[in-house]
Amino acid sequence: MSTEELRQEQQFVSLVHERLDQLRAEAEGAVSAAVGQNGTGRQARFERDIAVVEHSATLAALDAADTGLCFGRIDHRDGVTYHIGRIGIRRDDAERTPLLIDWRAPVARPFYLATGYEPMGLRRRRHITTEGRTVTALHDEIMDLSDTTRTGYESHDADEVLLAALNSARTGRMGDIVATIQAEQDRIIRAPQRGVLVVEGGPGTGKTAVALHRAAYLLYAHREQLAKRAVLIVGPNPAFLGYIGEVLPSLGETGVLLATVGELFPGVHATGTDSPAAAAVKGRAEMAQVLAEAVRDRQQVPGKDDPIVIPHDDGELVLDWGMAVEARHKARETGLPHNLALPAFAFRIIDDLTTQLADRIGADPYGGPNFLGPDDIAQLGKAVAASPDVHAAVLSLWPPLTPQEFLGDYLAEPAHLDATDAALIRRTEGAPWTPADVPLLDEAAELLGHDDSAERAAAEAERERRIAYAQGVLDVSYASRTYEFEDKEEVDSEASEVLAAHDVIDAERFADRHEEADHRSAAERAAADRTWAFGHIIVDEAQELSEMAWRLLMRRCPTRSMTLVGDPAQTGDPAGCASWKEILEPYVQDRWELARLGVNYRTPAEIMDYATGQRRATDPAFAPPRSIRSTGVRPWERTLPLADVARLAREEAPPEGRLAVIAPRELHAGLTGLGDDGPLDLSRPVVLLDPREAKGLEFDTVLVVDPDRMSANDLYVALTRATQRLGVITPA
Ligand SMILES: Nc1ncnc2c1ncn2[C@@H]1O[C@H](COP(=O)(O)OP(=O)(O)OP(=O)(O)O)[C@@H](O)[C@H]1O
Repeated sequence: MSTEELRQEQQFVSLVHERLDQLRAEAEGAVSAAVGQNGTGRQARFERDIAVVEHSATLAALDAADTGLCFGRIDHRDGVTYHIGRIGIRRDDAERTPLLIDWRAPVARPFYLATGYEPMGLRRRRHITTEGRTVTALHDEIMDLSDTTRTGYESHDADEVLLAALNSARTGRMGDIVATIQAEQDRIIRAPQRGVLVVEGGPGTGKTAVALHRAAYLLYAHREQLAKRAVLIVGPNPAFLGYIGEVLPSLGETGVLLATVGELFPGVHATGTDSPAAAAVKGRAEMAQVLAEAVRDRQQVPGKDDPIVIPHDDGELVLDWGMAVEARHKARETGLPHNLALPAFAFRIIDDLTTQLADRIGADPYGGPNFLGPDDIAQLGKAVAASPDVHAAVLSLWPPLTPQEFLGDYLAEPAHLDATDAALIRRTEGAPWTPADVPLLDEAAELLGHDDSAERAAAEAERERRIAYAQGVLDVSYASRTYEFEDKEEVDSEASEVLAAHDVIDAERFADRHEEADHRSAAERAAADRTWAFGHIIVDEAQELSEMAWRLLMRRCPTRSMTLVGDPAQTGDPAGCASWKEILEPYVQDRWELARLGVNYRTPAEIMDYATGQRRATDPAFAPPRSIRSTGVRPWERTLPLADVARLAREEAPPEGRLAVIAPRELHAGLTGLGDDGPLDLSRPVVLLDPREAKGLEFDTVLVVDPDRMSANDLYVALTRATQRLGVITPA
């Protein structure tokens, strides 16, 4: 074994870290210097802003890259060598020579794709393992089999580094996989941004990992566009989002909003829960039509024999059935949402009432033409329009509505549904909103429209002034851009560089940030804006979403640039969709691509065999993904009183790592001693979950309690969460 090889790699890794430190010190110095600048003139402020924005973004990326900075190296047959890392870094020489290549740059691709059959010009691929800044191991794969040069670090097992990653103890937080992305995963991560890409695969095939790395890749390859519009990642529940929440920051990417569908209506906290049956009704596509009808129900007319009599200075005004029907027809004809069509309704009524008044006041008792001239009639019209009584009458027929008011009223007495469905979704006044209400609120917001023209006009002038200023700042920033750690130019003209101010920020966003009160990123602004159009949306556990949830998401992504990952065999929610075709056809017809992942990286073969056996009891043709490893440890079954589960969990808990007890929700009260009732904290050594909560997560050891109570899909999810050991407990 060549210690010389190890020494050389250590030398290189130390050099890269030194350069990282140097860049970080420069960025830190630049930020403090800029913040400390206290010039008051426009030019001084200008320069300070440029520096703060630019160097803060750089610093964040550099800080994130510290762990596992350099993890690989590729040697081409022609002698060219590249080191691959979490970010691209250049040397401090006159040519700014590339030192470390960003894993996302095209030149890094052979690191992930090359094989003995297709070496892609490589002689050797090397995995470099580090602890802190120390190189602890090298693993070499010789791609050119005719090459006799050996280093002493050739792996007997090409998957050694991958297996070490998969066998490591879990932490309760998902980690990145940049060092070991597999070829089938790489193709998905780097697939073109346009259109809808569906990624299907069984449990543990890396769908979530791939989706997150794809987000990082897209932000790198299309930074200018995506920094403006932000990327949205939708997950099934907050605990899952917490579980995956550190992956993108660890890759230096923060321009991403992670949310559940229930969090996508700004101002609403959906803390309530629905029964699965109620959520299923609320999630059906027909609810869109039902709500549209319910909005029309709110556009009323007086009874034929029961006109509205409005007191007025010049005598009573009568708003009758015919007048209201005609006005309603005109207002609906505009095709505008309810609130925005209100002026059309009101103008028509005011016109008719004015005519009524003019006919009465100016009538010639001898049958001649009306005494009133156009000016008189205009005066009368103004008085009618200004009358609070007229206003009240108009609004009683066509009330302006907020989505919350409207949906609250609707759910109190659900119409246009059969009695059973209506009873399922009926809501008592003041009850908290549920996640399944959010797509309905969003639908309602579309049907109702929000008349914000006055607010917008007032804000616009000020905003334009700020954007003009910000554009100036960014222009200067662009002109003075730093090439410090790009891997673009000589290496690859296609790849875009790592963060610089003009990339991560646009003039609009900068202008908003510049406001004392608003330092939000695009992702934060997107979170606060219901009508935000994201640059790309990634949906994890996509099979769980209801038809109404899809309507909401499609509205947030008019370009239909989306990655949907999921596994229909794990669908737990009765509101979930059965097939991708069914989900996507209404929005993109058949213009979507399907990619499949077939290797299970999480669940050892012994556990997967057990889960498959259970599954085949109801579905004999079931085909599971192939496990990449086996542990030799078979799952066990035991009958045990519920009261003893906590003790067993403590015994089985791995010294390092995590254990989960997965049991139907109704058993949780009987499973005492498994932790507090507070919010789910996945960093605890032992946690108690129901199968829905366990979706997407993984643990070293899993105890599944009372499998007979679980649906086939829920049981399959529960059984496939373990990376090492599985026990199945039937309550005594
Ligand atoms: N290339 C890889 N290198 C290292 N670890 C990997 C790789 N691919 C996947 N993994 C690991 O395998 C585990 C399962 O991945 P992930 O959670 O993304 O699977 P999934 O398909 O989303 O599963 P499920 O549908 O069950 O939620 C994770 O710990 C992930 O980090």
